[in-house]
Amino acid sequence: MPAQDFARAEQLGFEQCARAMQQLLRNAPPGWAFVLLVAWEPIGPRPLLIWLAAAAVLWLLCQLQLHRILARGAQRERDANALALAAVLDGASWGLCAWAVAGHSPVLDAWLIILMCGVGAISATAYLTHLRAYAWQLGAYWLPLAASTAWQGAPAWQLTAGSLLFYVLLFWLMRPVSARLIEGLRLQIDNERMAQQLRENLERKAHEAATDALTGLANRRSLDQLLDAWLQRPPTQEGLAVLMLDIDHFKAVNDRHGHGVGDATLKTFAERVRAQLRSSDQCARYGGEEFCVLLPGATHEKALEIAERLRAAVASQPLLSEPLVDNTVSVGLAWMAEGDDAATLLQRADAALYEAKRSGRNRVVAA
Ligand SMILES: Nc1nc2c(ncn2[C@@H]2O[C@H](COP(=O)(O)OP(=O)(O)OP(=O)(O)O)[C@@H](O)[C@H]2O)c(=O)[nH]1
Repeated sequence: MPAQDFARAEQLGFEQCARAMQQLLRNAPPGWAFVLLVAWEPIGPRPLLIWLAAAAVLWLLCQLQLHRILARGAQRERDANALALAAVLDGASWGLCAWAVAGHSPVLDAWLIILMCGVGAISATAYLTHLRAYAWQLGAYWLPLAASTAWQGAPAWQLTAGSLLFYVLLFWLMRPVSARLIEGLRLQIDNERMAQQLRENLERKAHEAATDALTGLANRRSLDQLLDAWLQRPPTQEGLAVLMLDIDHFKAVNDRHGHGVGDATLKTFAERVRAQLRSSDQCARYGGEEFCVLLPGATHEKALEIAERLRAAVASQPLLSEPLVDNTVSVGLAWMAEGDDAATLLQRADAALYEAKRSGRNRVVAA
């Protein structure tokens, strides 16, 4: 995992670098204006305008290259060379400035070195999370300066050597900072992954704690909570009907066919009951072969109709065909009355169920 996280952090750093380069490019035109301001008099318009045109073209190509990289999702593996090219275009637009300006006068050279070092330092902020591109930028930036001053002798070569020293030092100092940034991104990814795992674990545990493992229905604990929540709501006109369902002679299924078939029967029973209900109705396994259904908003007639429908759905078709299990179900029905708490309501439904069993099973009895 950590190795993957590291690769992901480098990828994030790569994306950030591409975006930061886009922002950095917005600062170039004021820099160009500064060059025109200090060099117009001593050099004259021609070389400056030629440089400006070239710089603008390179700047535009760099923008297009960055746009292309970001538009297709900036993948470090795939786009590293493309970003290096963008960095070269960025660097060269300033490198050509040095080509045009260096060696005319000591004062202008002093301005130039301030500009070159300043642009190098400002650019560093954008390239911090992907230093490889920065190396390309600095190279493209410095080489035209070196080429233009190589044969001019002092003080021009001092400008070349001084700026090289500055860039090497800057690059060297940036390495640990960049490594710390990538490490920070890696930790952030690591934390996000752990938080996600924790969230998933919590959700799974919460689901397990509320669900009956065999049937997938809500369990008794969850039903009690639902019922409590319902009873604590502010009073409304909406009523609540509770059905208690108990499979008739279920013990015989276990005794005759074993627990495995008993479990399969419980599952089929749960599915059949669930299929008869609306999604707003709640169905829970109350324990053993006893199930409970909450019907919010059901009128007395409607609740009786649903209870009868459930009974008929079980009686009309065997629960299992191989081996044949064709047990029926008894249903006790109770409606919420004023002052009821969860226990009283369930007791009334249970008493009605008992009456259904006592009076012959496979029937619905209302409390
Ligand atoms: N296979 C299986 N059996 C269960 C499970 N939970 C409870 N039982 C069985 O369900 C049976 C319940 O039997 P009883 O309470 O005697 O009732 P019954 O045979 O259904 O008879 P009546 O309810 O009176 O119609 C017992 O044999 C329990 O062992 C379960 O999760 N799986």
